[in-house]
Amino acid sequence: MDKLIPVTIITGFLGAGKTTLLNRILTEEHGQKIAVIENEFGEESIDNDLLVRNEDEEIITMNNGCICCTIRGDLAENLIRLMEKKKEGSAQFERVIIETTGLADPGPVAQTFFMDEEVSQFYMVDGIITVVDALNGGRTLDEQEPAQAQVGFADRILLSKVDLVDSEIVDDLCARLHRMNPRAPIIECNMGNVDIREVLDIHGFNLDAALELDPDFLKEAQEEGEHHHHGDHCCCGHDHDHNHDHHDHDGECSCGHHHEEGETCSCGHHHHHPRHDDEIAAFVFESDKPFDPARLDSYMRTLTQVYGPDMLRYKGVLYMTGTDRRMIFQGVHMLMAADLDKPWGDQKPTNKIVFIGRRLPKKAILQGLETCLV
Ligand SMILES: Nc1nc2c(ncn2[C@@H]2O[C@H](COP(=O)(O)OP(=O)(O)OP(=O)(O)O)[C@@H](O)[C@H]2O)c(=O)[nH]1
Repeated sequence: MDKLIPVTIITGFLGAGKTTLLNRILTEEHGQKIAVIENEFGEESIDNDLLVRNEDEEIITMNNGCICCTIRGDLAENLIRLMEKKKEGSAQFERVIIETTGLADPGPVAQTFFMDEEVSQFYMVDGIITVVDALNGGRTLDEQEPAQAQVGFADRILLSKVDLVDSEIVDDLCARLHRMNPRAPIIECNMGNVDIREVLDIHGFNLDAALELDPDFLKEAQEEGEHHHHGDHCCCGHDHDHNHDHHDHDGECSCGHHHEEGETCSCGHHHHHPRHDDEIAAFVFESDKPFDPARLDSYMRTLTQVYGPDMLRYKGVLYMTGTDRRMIFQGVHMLMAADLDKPWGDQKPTNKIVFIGRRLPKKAILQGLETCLV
């Protein structure tokens, strides 16, 4: 593993600030040689011209299609060619950064590193970094599906253009991003200005990386389960179907109140953060009972076969029968990996799995997982 070349995938919607971040990384004094793969959508390689060039750097531009669909094979080819050049001594680099086009869903890019045998012999994904623009991010998330997927896949979310907006907008956007992807820390990053350690060597795909989930998120997720399940009826008279549009910010609720964000309504519910109809959302499974390994394995296989395309990232610390060690597992779409970790020791064994996906049937999945418990 130590010999594999780490690869950082930078994603984010059009104009979010990816190239600005990349330039920042390339000019920073980190003493590392970096090869860059740029994916442009269209004929002109504009970003390539915008990148600060350093003689040591290999910059490959792929502009004959979108990296996520039409040219995944080309990505693998480029990666292998780079590796051959490194072996011959005509290219020197210790890591690779891929900047995807703003329109790409980064899932297939990440998958290339797991599915292409040759590529996976040389490279490993270190992390997916998603740049979200604080000025336009909210609207982009409302309107653009790939932008949502980019958030769902992220190991880190970098918030750019915070200098251009009020702090309330930033807070609301952060709350929304956190709801969509509670795994990824959100870091402010004006003009690409971020500590390099937040971007490189983050080990986002390491199985032994901790599953740190903010306790507030877990609490909120539980409360939400108690209140507004899909299809639930709220006492204010609204049917809370999955689109969460019950109290649209600035919307008129049938209980007769105009609900500003953060208000407590006379129907008794506190309408905290604006509820967006996000395609991508996260939920958590928790239980103190152990899993039966065979049942869980078979359930997860079926689940990923059916919902794999919509399962962006999932990761869990598992309590299994037959071992006193923690089992760590994670996956991207259909690809899963699991490994035994350290013993539970003094810690009370418990299961915690976070799923981030596109309109996943939360209730059914949680129930399905329950059936895999001993
Ligand atoms: N004020 C401000 N402007 C920023 C910030 N980050 C980026 N910009 C500007 O936003 C514009 C777009 O930035 P880019 O880095 O080119 O964005 P990109 O994501 O690479 O864009 P595409 O390649 O089109 O997808 C540029 O004019 C940047 O100077 C920031 O934090 N604050």
